[in-house]
Amino acid sequence: MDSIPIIDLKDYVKGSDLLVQNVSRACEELGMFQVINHGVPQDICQKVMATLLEFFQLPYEERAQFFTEDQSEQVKIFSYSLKLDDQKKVAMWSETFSHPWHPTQGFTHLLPKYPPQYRDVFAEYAREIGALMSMLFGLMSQGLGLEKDCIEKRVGDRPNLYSLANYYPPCPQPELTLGLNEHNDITALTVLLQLDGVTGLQVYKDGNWVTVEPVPGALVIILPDQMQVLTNGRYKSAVHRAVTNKWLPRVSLALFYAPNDETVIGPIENLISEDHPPNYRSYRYKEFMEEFHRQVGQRRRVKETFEI
Ligand SMILES: O=C(O)CCC(=O)C(=O)O
Ligand SMILES: [Fe+2]
Repeated sequence: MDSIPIIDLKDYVKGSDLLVQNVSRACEELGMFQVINHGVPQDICQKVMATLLEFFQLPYEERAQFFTEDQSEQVKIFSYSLKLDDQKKVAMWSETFSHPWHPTQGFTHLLPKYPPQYRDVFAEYAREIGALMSMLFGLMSQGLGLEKDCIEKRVGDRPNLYSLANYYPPCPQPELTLGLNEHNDITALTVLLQLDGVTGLQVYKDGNWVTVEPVPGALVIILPDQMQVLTNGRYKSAVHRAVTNKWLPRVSLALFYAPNDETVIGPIENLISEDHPPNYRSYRYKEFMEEFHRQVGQRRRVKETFEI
């Protein structure tokens, strides 16, 4: 099977066991699936994509104010790079724009003034994705036989919410580079929107790279490392990457839900038993991030350092 599951959320309000099963199976097998009928209006998704494409195509001088190598900046444009065996650094074929998002709290004053609709469009999208994430945390908890609010509670209060918009310009020789090197997301949940009609995202499945086809109106749900740790390995953190193409620019937008620095993350007690001893030791998220930064420029394997 070289496609990833597409899960219809239309039965969510009715509370469907089949839906819970479909979600938990996708989380256990691959850690990635697409959702349709997710409640986020399609015109908001299209508007946010069009706005990002416009942003990335603004004149250099307008975007230059956001360029920085200081990772602690809240709002920044940067490029990923990878250290090769000879320690030479190569840049990935992409540019990434990062900033906070929040479903209710004011964050938009931090966002770009151009294109002029950026702030409003993004705020609307953020509200919608906030609601969807809560729904997904609920389904994922139920899929493990836990209380509906269990995972969200364990990820903790004052979550760190930030987005990464990735821009991949057309590349004359896509076989020589990557848009984004293979990685696991490090947070607790990722909701990704990809530009319609342009492929690029791939997930590692049974030893192969499988293309995640953009499905009009769908959102891609990616399980990150904290989800694998919290569920003691029941749910998988998906290994994925982005490739480039010769002809069309591509944009993707990932909204991340992460614990705050002080939150303690470790396997949920109800999932531990004599037959299922803990696979990870508990840590503060800050510790996880320190390890993440230590591995900068490499194929990061962060959760592995917390394995028991
Ligand atoms: O461009 C994509 O589809 C993947 C982006 C991604 O994996 C990320 O930003 O973490
Ligand atoms: Fe990712």
